[in-house]
Amino acid sequence: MRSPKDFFRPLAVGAPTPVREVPFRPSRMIHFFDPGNEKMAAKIPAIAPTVDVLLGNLEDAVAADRKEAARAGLVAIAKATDFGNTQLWTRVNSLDSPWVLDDLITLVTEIGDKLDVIMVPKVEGAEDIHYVDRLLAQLEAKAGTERPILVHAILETPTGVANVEEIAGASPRMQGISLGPADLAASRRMKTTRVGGGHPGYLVREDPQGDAPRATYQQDLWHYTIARMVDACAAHGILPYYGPFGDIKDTVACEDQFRNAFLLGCVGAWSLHPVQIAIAKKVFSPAPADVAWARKVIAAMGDGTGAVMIDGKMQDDATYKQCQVVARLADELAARDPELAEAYAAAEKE
Ligand SMILES: CC(=O)SCCNC(=O)CCNC(=O)[C@H](O)C(C)(C)COP(=O)(O)OP(=O)(O)OC[C@H]1O[C@@H](n2cnc3c(N)ncnc32)[C@H](O)[C@@H]1OP(=O)(O)O
Ligand SMILES: CC(=O)C(=O)O
Ligand SMILES: [Mg+2]
Repeated sequence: MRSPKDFFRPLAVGAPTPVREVPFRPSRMIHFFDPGNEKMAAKIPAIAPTVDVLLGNLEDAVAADRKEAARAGLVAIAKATDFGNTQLWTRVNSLDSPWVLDDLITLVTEIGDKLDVIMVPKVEGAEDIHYVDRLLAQLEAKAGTERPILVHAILETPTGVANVEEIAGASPRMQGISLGPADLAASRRMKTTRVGGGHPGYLVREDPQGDAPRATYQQDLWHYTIARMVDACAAHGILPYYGPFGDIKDTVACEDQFRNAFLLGCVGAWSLHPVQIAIAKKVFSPAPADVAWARKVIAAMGDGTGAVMIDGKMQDDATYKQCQVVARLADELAARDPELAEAYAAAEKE
């Protein structure tokens, strides 16, 4: 293991200096598109201003015989499009695939100055991040990129979940981690056939009370993994994300799954279809009434210490800190989103 003193040194001569803190940029939705699909690609200039992150996907969902077309499509779109303050990410193929080396070489060389984050699938341990870290430094040095491209890991194998803390802290490039429920389910041998979300068979049943019907309550299959991921990310100062929700037509369940993740600490989710963009935007932006309440507590708490009563509820140092989390997030999102800024200002006046 490298000395902690060397942790923030570039891994190649001439590579940009690693960041000391992950920049918080709104990323409520990471919008996936297949850059080799002409119909989807044509929509990207119009979608760009409506999302926080656009992600050109090269891995699963891109057929094996379309991998090169997807890679070339992403290069062409990145070169031709002004993304404004929308981030551009990519998901490269997995590290054991025949495509990933060309993905990384081509993308960093051709559009390294436009790419904010590279998502790496099926990460199993710190060694996977170390491999990508060094390779990116070499490619960045060669391409002359001025800022380091950050790395995002997908948690989609049992080994990855077991090693999530070391993955989160493996490199200063680590920007965040997403749950990958579909591959994780397969590799854990779960008996589901879905992409994220619940399952009606995973439930608890009320105890019997005479002959009365016994209510059942569906449980969240993903709670354990998301909670572990959130803790690992928070401990290492990086950002956790719920991943994809595959039942595109079930917008209600999608909203519920996203909201559970938001409440547990995630900052965003993936949108696989345009219909999921608004859902993620709504869910991962704190509600105006909650922001108004948070600001009221902060104002009443002065220097943030001691205890006060507001509307019948005890507030102290710890609720002050929770309110700061909500208020800061609201400020960061409002700076990007004028409509949200107006909604927050209006709620405060009520
Ligand atoms: C487990 C994982 O790894 S999840 C991540 C990998 N999966 C993905 O990235 C999937 C991305 N999404 C998709 O491929 C598509 O949305 C699908 C296949 C799910 C559905 O596609 P369609 O059947 O075309 O959906 P639908 O007919 O509702 O699309 C409406 C329009 O939106 C377009 N569209 C669909 N998804 C997207 C998207 N993600 N981005 C931009 N445009 C899109 C379609 O091309 C279509 O365009 P048209 O009106 O010009 O015909
Ligand atoms: C997100 C992803 O890749 C998966 O669920 O497998
Ligand atoms: Mg996967």
